[in-house]
Amino acid sequence: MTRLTFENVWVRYGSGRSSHDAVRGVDLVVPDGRLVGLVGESGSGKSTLARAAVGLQEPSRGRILVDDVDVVGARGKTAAVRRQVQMVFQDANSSLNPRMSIGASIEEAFVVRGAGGGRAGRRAEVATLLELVELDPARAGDLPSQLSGGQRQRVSIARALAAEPRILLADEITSALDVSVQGTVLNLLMRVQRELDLTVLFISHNLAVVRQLCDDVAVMKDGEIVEVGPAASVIDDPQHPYTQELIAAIPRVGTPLFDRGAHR
Ligand SMILES: Nc1ncnc2c1ncn2[C@@H]1O[C@H](COP(=O)(O)OP(=O)(O)OP(=O)(O)O)[C@@H](O)[C@H]1O
Repeated sequence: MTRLTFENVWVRYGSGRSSHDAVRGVDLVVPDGRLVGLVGESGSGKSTLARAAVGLQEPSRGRILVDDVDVVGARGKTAAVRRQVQMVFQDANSSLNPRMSIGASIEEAFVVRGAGGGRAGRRAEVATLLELVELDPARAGDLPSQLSGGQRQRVSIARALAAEPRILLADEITSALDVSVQGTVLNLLMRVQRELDLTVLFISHNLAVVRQLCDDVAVMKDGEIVEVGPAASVIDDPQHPYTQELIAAIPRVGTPLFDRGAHR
């Protein structure tokens, strides 16, 4: 098991006058083997924070620790430590090459990891991973376009797992999916998290799902964490006015999403 720690992390986009700090002094610990939810309105900096942890965006200040190793600007051995952190994105299409079979996509992640074992060994590992995400290994030769959205997202999870991560960052992994398959993908994530003892940062707009799945939740506003604590207590009894607003904004069952009369 592995802990992920953000220490006074700042992430800036652009430079000079047009620069913008999307993440501003974030301190957050995702403890060993725990599931921490990250919520906040669109544009609050959630994805940027996660992207910084996998090196897609370098912080302008601060440290990001995998256990005790700072992975900011990682090279060589430290880069191998950073590969223990893998991210699954909202849109599976962006992480899968449309011209590559799903088996080859997963295999590619082994090669990046530097796994040995030869071709036959890697094929066997691909089959094991496909089974782990509840896909028939016989489909390894299929292209992403031959799969449903939910199946493609399972392949993305398998691909991330191929790197043998200790920490998984799940960024809105079900929001592009039909409601009917969201539960299947979430159940899969939970099972994999338990079986592999993963540490998970779960980014979501769905507070009900976060309350159900996560141990803790952090609430982000304008690049800062404004509240953090056990998911059930933060969501049931929010202390920060912004969290209270977020929760009040959840449409209740039976509440119309918009006022039809207003458009007549
Ligand atoms: N590549 C980029 N270049 C410049 N600004 C960016 C870039 N990516 C994001 N931003 C800006 O950084 C801020 C934070 O964006 P980010 O995507 O991290 O928010 P988010 O909370 O994940 O939003 P969402 O919930 O909509 O995914 C926003 O103001 C956004 O416009």
